[in-house]
Amino acid sequence: MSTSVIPKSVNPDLQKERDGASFNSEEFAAWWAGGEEPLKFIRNVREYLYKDVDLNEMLQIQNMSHEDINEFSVRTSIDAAKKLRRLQEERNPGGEDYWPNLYDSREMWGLTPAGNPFGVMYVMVVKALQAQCTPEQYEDFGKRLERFEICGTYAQTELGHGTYLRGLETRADFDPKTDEFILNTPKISSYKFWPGGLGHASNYCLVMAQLYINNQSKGPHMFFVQVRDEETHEPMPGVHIGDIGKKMGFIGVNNGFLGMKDVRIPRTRMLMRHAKVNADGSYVSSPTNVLTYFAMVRTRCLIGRNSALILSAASTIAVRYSAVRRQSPINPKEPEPQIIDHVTQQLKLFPEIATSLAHRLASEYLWDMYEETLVDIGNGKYERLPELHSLSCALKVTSSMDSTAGIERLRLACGGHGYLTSSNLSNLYVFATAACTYEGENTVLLLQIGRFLMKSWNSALSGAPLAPTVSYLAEVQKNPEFGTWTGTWENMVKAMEYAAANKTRLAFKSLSNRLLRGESEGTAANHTGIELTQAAELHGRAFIFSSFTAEVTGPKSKNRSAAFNRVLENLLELYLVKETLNQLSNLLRFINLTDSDLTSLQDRLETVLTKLRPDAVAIVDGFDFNDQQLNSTLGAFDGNAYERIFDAALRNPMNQKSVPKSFHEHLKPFMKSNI
Ligand SMILES: CCC/C=C/C(=O)SCCNC(=O)CCNC(=O)[C@H](O)C(C)(C)COP(=O)([O-])OP(=O)([O-])OC[C@H]1O[C@@H](n2cnc3c(N)ncnc32)[C@H](O)[C@@H]1OP(=O)([O-])[O-]
Ligand SMILES: Cc1cc2nc3c(=O)[nH]c(=O)nc-3n(C[C@H](O)[C@H](O)[C@H](O)COP(=O)(O)OP(=O)(O)OC[C@H]3O[C@@H](n4cnc5c(N)ncnc54)[C@H](O)[C@@H]3O)c2cc1C
Repeated sequence: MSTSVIPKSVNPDLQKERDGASFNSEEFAAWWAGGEEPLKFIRNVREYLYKDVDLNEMLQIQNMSHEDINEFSVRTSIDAAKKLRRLQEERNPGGEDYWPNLYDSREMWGLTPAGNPFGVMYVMVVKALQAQCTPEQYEDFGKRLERFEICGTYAQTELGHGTYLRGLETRADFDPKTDEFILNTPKISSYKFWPGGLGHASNYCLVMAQLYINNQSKGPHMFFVQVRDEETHEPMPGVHIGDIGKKMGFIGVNNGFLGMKDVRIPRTRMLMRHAKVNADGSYVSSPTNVLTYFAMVRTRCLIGRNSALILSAASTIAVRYSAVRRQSPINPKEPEPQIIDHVTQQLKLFPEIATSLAHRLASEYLWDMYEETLVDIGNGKYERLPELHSLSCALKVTSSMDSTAGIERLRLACGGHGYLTSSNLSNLYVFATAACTYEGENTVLLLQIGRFLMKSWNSALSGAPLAPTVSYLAEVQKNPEFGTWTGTWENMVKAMEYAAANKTRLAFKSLSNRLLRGESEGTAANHTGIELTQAAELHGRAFIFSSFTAEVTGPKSKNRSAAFNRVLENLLELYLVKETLNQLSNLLRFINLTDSDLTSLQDRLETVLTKLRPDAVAIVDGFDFNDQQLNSTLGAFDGNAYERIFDAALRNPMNQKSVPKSFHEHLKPFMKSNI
C-alpha cells in the first residue's frame, strides 16, 4: 500500500517556468534572506536540521489524536533544540548563542508542523526576563531558563480577561513577615488560560498579576512562579494546571490553564528592574508603567515578519500548483492551459506575493525602530515608546489580517485539492488567523493606534513636533489640498497618507463634537470607534506603501541587478495598484480621481499581471522554502502534485484495511434488517 508513486524528476511545466524566468531566483533568495552570507548560513542550518527528517512522518500528524500530537511536538521540539545546540557547538564553540533565535523561526516549521510548545519561552519569556529582571535576578533564574535547564511560558491572559489588562484578577499579595508574595486566582474567571506550553510543557511561568501591598493595588506586575517540581514534574502545592483542549490550530503547543491557591514565592521573584518592592513593603514605581507591557511590543514587532513568511509559504504552494495544473482551454480546440494562464487566477496569486514583500519590508523598518528603542530604554529614555507601540500595532494588525485573507484566496485558487489537509493551506491559515487574536486582538489594537492618531493630530494643530511616522499629518494640516493625481508611485504613497490624514481629521472632529456635547472621554471614544479603526488601518497601509516604495526605488536598488530590480518594480506596481483599488471608497472621498484615472489603474493592473506571469515560479522559489517547511502535497519543489496527493491518500490509515469495522457492525446489519 505504501510504495511511493512520486517520480524523481521535476514536472516539465514547472521546469519550463524556471528556465523561462527573466531573472535569477538565487538573487531573490539572497535578498530575501538579508544577503548571500545569511542565505548560506541558513541553508547550512537547514541541511543539518532536516537531514534525517521524514516528510511522510510529518504528513501523518493529521491522523493523530490531540494527546499524540502534543507528545510528538515535545519530542520534535526537543530533538530540534538538541540539533541546534550541537550545531552551535560544532560551528561556533564558545561563541554567542544564536540557536535560540532559530528556535521559533521558520526553520522549525517542518520539524514542528503543529507548533512548538517551547516557542513562547524563547520568543517572549527569555526576552521579558532580559528586559525586566535586575542583573542578579537574571543570574538567579533568567540564565537557567535561557539555557533550557528549566522551561516556562508567559502567563498573562485569564479566562475572564485577555484584552483589558488592568482587569486581570490574579493577585500577588506581599507578606512582609516571610518576605514572600502569595499568589491567588480567586475565581474561575481569574484562572490563567491560553499560555502556550503551560499545560504540561512548563515548570515555571512568568505570571502577570495585580500587586497588592497592605491590600492596596499597585496594578499589574510580573512574577516568576514555579508551577511544577523540577524532578517529578508534578504540580507544585496550590497549583492547578492543565491543557485547555483542542484548538483550530497550534494543536501541539499545549496551551494551558493555571489556578493558584496561596502559592508562595520569594519577594525576589517579582521582576524588579523597573518597579520594586523592598523588604519593608515600600514600593518604588516604574519610570513608566507601560514597560511592563514591553514583551508584547517585541512580539508584535515579530508578527509582521512572521505573517509575511506564512503568506509567502502559501503563495509558493499555490503558484507552483497553478503552474502544474492544466484545465479549461482558453480558446476551443486549444490544449488546456496551465491554470496560471487564466488572468483571474493571476489576480488570486500574484497580489499575495506582493503583499508578502510589502509586509516583510515594513517589518524590517519596524524591527530597526524596536532595536533603537531598546537601546533608548537602557539609557532611561522613553520618548519613542508611544510611536513604537502604535507602529507595532499597525503592522501586527494589517499583516495578520492580510495574510489570513490572502491564504484563503490562495486556497480557493487551488480548487478542490486546496481543501485537502495535505495541501497544508488549512494549517497555514489557522497559524495566520491566530495572530489576528493573540498579542492583542486586532480591533483593540486599531483603537490603540486611533488613540495615538488623535493625540498626534491634536499636537500638530498646536504646532508641536510629531513622531516621524505620523509627520505626514502635520503636512496635510499645512497643505490641505491634495493637488493633482498623477498616478506615480510617489503620488500613490502621498494619496494613501492623504486619505489616512483626512480620516484622522474626521475622526478627530467626531470625537471633539461628542466631547463638546458632554460625552465622557470613554463614551466619546467608543462612539467614534468605527472612524478611529478606519483611520488606524489606513495609517498602517500608508506606512507600508512608503516603506515598500523606499526599498524598491531607494539607494539599495544600486546593489541589485537590472533584471531583479525590474521584478521588484513589478511587484511594487502590483501592490500599490491593487491596494489603491481596494481602498477606492476611502480615496475617492478625499481625492478627485476621474473615470480615466480609474481606467488607467485597471489597465496597469492587467499589464503588471502579464509582466509578472513568466517570473512567478522563480519568485516563489526565491522565498527559499524546503519541502519539509512547506509540508504540502501541492507545493513541493518538484511539482509532482498529483503523485504526492495520491501518495498521501494511500498512506491514510483508513486505507490500510480494505473493509472497515463499521461495515460489519452498522452498515451491513442495517441494510440486511429492513428497519
Ligand atoms: C507567539 C504567540 C503567543 C501569544 C502570546 C500572547 O498572546 S501574550 C498575551 C497578549 N495580550 C495582549 O496583547 C493584551 C492586549 N491588551 C493590551 O495590550 C492593553 O491592555 C491595552 C493596550 C489594550 C490597553 O491597556 P491599558 O488599559 O493599560 O491602556 P490604555 O488604553 O488606557 O492606555 C494607557 C496608555 O498606555 C499606552 N500603551 C498601552 N500599551 C502600550 C505598550 N505596549 N507600549 C507603550 N504604550 C502602551 C497607551 O497608548 C496609552 O497611552 P496614552 O494615550 O495614555 O499616552
Ligand atoms: C493561539 C493563541 C495563543 C495564545 N497564547 C497566549 C500566551 O502564550 N500567553 C497569554 O497570556 N495569552 C495567550 N493568548 C491569549 C490572547 O493573547 C488573547 O486571547 C488576546 O489578547 C485577546 O484577548 P481576549 O481573548 O480577552 O479577547 P476579547 O477582548 O474578549 O475579545 C472579544 C471581542 O471583544 C472586543 N473588544 C474587547 N475589548 C474591546 C474594546 N476595548 N473596544 C472594542 N472592542 C473590544 C474585541 O474586539 C473582540 O471582538 C493566546 C491566544 C491564542 C488564540
